[in-house]
Order: sequence, then C-alpha cells, then structure tokens
Amino acid sequence: MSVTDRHHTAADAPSTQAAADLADLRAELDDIDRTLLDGIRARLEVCGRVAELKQRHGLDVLQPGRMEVVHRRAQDYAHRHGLSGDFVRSLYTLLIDEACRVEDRIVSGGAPADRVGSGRRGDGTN
Ligand SMILES: O=C(O)C(=O)C[C@]1(C(=O)O)C=C[C@@H](O)C=C1
Repeated sequence: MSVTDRHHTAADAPSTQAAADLADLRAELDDIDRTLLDGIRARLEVCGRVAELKQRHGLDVLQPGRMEVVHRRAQDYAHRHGLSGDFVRSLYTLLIDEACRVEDRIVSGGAPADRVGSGRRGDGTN
C-alpha cells in the first residue's frame, strides 16, 4: 500500500478514544513546535547581535573553528540521546547556514539586527 492510498483505509477513521488520544498527542507536538520555533528565533536574534559585534570589530562572519565546536557538541548530544547523527548534522547545517545568511545581511549593512525574527513573512522575501 502506498502512502497516498492510506487515506482510503480504516486507519484514518480511528475510534473515538483513538481520535481523542491522537488530538492530545498532536497538542503536545504543537507545544513542542512552538518551543522549537521560539528557540530558533532566539538563536537568530543572538546571531544578529553577534553580527553587529563582528561588524564593529571587522571580524569575519564565517568562523570555521566555532562552527566545528557547535557541530561537535550537537553530535555528542545526538549520540548520548539516541538521535541520528546524520539528522542532527543536517539540522545544524541548516541552522548555521541561516545564521550566516542573517549575519551577512547585517554585516553588509542590509538590515539592522533588531529586525531579525521580528515578524516578516517566512516566504523567503526577508
Ligand atoms: O559564533 C559565531 O561567531 C556565530 O556567528 C554563530 C554561528 C552559529 O550559528 O553558531 C554562525 C556562524 C559562524 O561561522 C559560527 C557560528
């Protein structure tokens, strides 16, 4: 059975109890997703302040040694907690890439740091 066929089965019409349990679990996921996104926004806001400091002192946005430290710590966490190392590396590659994009924009004078994560649409236009 393909993934797209699944909606034709009873699996999508759960019992009342199952539906209630699923709704509870999804509410838990919704809370966690909010926390994750708040954490990502907070991380990028700090990167905005890092960018201002780098701009003031003429430091490079790209700091390969520090990137390695951040990746290494995430890998250690993954191994200690049974997460996929590949997944965590990909996640941190995305996070650091976005940090660099945001920092570049600030260092090159494109955007003040206090606009980072301050509510523009997440459609790639900011
Ligand atoms: O620590 C820094 O200098 C940052 O700019 C933060 C950060 C990161 O996302 O953790 C981003 C880019 C750097 O090259 C290294 C690390």
